[in-house]
Amino acid sequence: MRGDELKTMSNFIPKNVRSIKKNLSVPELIEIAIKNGEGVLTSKGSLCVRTGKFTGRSPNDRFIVYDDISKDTVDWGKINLPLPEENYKIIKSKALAYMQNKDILEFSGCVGSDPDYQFNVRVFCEYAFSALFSKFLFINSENKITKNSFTMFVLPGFSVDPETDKTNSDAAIILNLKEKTIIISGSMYCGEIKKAIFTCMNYFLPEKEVLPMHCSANIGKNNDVALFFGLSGTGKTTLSNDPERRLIGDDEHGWSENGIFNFEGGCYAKCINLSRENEPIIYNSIKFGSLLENVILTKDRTPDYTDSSITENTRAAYPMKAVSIAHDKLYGPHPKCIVFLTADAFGVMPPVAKLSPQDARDYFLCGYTSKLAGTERGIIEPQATFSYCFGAPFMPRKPIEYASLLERKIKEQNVRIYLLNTGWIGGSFGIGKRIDIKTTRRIVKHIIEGTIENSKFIKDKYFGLTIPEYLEGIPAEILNPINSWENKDEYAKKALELAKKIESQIKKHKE
Ligand SMILES: Nc1ncnc2c1ncn2[C@@H]1O[C@H](COP(=O)(O)OP(=O)(O)O)[C@@H](O)[C@H]1O
Ligand SMILES: C=C(OP(=O)(O)O)C(=O)O
Ligand SMILES: [Mn+2]
Repeated sequence: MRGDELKTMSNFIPKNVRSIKKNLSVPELIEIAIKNGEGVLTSKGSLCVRTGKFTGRSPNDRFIVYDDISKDTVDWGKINLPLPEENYKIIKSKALAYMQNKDILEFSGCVGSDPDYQFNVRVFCEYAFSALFSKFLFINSENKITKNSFTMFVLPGFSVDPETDKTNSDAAIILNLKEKTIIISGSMYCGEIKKAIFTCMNYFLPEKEVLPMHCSANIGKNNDVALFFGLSGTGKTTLSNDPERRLIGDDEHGWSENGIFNFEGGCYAKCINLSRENEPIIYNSIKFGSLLENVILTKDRTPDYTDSSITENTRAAYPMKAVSIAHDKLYGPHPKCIVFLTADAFGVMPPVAKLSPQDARDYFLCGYTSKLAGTERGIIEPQATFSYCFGAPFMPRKPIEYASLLERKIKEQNVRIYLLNTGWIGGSFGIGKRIDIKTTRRIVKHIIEGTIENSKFIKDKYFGLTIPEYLEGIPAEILNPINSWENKDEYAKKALELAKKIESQIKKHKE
């Protein structure tokens, strides 16, 4: 391994570029972005850009280089697509040639707030707004470059050739785990930048017995940490921004023997229908210097968060220091409770259920939820999916490796686990409605404060889930979902169908 580690790009210096500017300030990056026509300034002083063809991730264009190490350690298939090493080499040399005579913006910092499990990150960007995003989402630090360093090239204007490069289109997100290099071609969507690094962390950390998690984290006055796992759009960012608690991070964390730690230094919030009333903390975090993607502006350049004419997946990126409830550290102790978020588009799952460590492992592997509109190409309405670890697109290893680590840690730390449905109630998507945020927040409060444990629990008939019979402030008819459906037979049919699918997913992972 030693020899291979030395083969990383940690000492890489781009050649023949016109200029390279490293770690510019926020105003400098915004000035360059505006000068080059990348975006416009909003009335609040954010930079607002449009990302063109790609306004969400493109999972069919995401590859991992197939080499002597990844060969046996990556879980190859429809999610982790292999790219032969020889094709990677050609693409990389074309990418470096593409950078020639360009003004390149470099961000250099790190990922992982626990110094024991930290990686340096260097991002070489064609566009200033990609460097601004990197500055917000990664951790700004003056660490010297070590061999534990990821090198990323964000070149949206560079096209690969599916004919000769063995890619699926002219865009590609390529991870080379051995060389610790990432190439992003063809897509301007900033989500690819953070999720590419996340995927690398998810590959390397389990080797060190650290569980990487697609979850948000917050901490209460008594130093009690809560984690919210969930696929994109299920509520990690929304629910972790709780005025009664401090935010540790909204999307990616590690769980080591020391406790939990954020990988990132900022947040990436969905903006669609964002309002001061419902989500004041997120709303107020979008201030001078933040980056807006695909948000429509009014004539006086005020963001119109209700407008989804470019995409449902409008986004804001900002640093943790912009968040009024940010914790003073990007890490915390072992969690006291864990919430698995699922957005059930069938409207048949109970809003909340309590899970035993065994159930938790099973639901983690099954990962039932919906893909919500916009975060991936081609998704225009909620679509049921089984996304293991509540983040299958970002997990390069076999799901069982993550699930075993999780099970061990929740047993060791005696963590309380719950399943929380932030999706539809009273009927499927199109008939019922999405459970409102206020109700969800009330349930979350019962979970965090432990008052849910005072309730009498019953077993639901369809999923075998342990659900509370009564929770103060929550309409009793929604706790057992059949009661909120007008057509009980229809409920029973849909619930049984889903329960069977869940069961067979769980069985599949046990084989
Ligand atoms: N009951 C609910 N709980 C959480 N989010 C909800 C709920 N109802 C609607 N939403 C909306 O769903 C989206 C959740 O997105 P977000 O928190 O960014 O997800 P994630 O961080 O998991 O990708 C937000 O736009 C939020 O306003
Ligand atoms: C940024 C993304 O995820 P999340 O919504 O979980 O932040 C994404 O999936 O592109
Ligand atoms: Mn989020």
